[in-house]
Amino acid sequence: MNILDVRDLTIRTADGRILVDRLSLAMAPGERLGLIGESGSGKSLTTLAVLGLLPDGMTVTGSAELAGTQIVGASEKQLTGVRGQDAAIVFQEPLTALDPLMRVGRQIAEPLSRRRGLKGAELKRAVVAALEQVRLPEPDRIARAFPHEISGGQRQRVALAMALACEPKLLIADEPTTALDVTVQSDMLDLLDTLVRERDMAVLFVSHDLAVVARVTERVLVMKDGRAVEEGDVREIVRTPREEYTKALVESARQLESALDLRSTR
Ligand SMILES: Nc1ncnc2c1ncn2[C@@H]1O[C@H](COP(=O)(O)OP(=O)(O)OP(=O)(O)O)[C@@H](O)[C@H]1O
Repeated sequence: MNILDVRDLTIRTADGRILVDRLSLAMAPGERLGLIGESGSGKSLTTLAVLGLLPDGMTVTGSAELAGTQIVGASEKQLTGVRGQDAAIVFQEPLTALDPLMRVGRQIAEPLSRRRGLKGAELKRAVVAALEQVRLPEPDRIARAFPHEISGGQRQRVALAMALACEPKLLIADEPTTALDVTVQSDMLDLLDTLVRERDMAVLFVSHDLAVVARVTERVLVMKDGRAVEEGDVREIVRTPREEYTKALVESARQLESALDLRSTR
């Protein structure tokens, strides 16, 4: 059984405007898929639809099966059962997932106690272990801190620790490194790559940046104006893009790369 099976997914605004148009994609357990496309192409809405998190007023048709559960039309109770357990999400801006008024440790403890029934000293140990697992230094200090007291990169690691707390079968990462500066971004990609490999976790990695996607996934699906325009092995697509739009994406990634090469040889 696929971990994710999306068929003819169509998302419309309340006034009928189509934002995602008959999108289909399938992911096997443990597979990593990159969802790539320019801003506004429908990547984020697709990931939100997979978790039943679309904004009120939008309508969805088609099918999105997550670990065998149909998400389109699912009740809030069914959705609570799959979120965290079957799939979890890390957003571009970690503050989206974090409560600014709650210490980091308590926020990580919440899914651990809810899903794994941990309490007391055992729960405390699990929180520290969760922070260590995302390679955060001084986990005791970070557990006592409020989100604004740690750096952006550390916050993103905390958000990743929360997403991993319930050991989901699918991790959705929506531009998880875009808001970080370049070296922090690179460390975060390495960490994500290592953690999902260790756990044999499937990853749906959303980005507008082909170079970033290529570091984490084997296969990519290219979206434009709410539609899938091309799909295939990431190396194949970089070597021989078929669609005009994909050619332009590859070309802009190349230009950036050669500009960086020039800079580093100066
Ligand atoms: N709440 C909303 N109401 C109306 N339109 C929306 C809403 N959210 C998104 N859209 C529109 O849906 C389209 C797809 O948006 P989406 O956020 O999925 O794109 P994206 O590819 O993830 O872009 P980005 O890389 O900028 O996040 C865009 O045209 C956007 O303006």
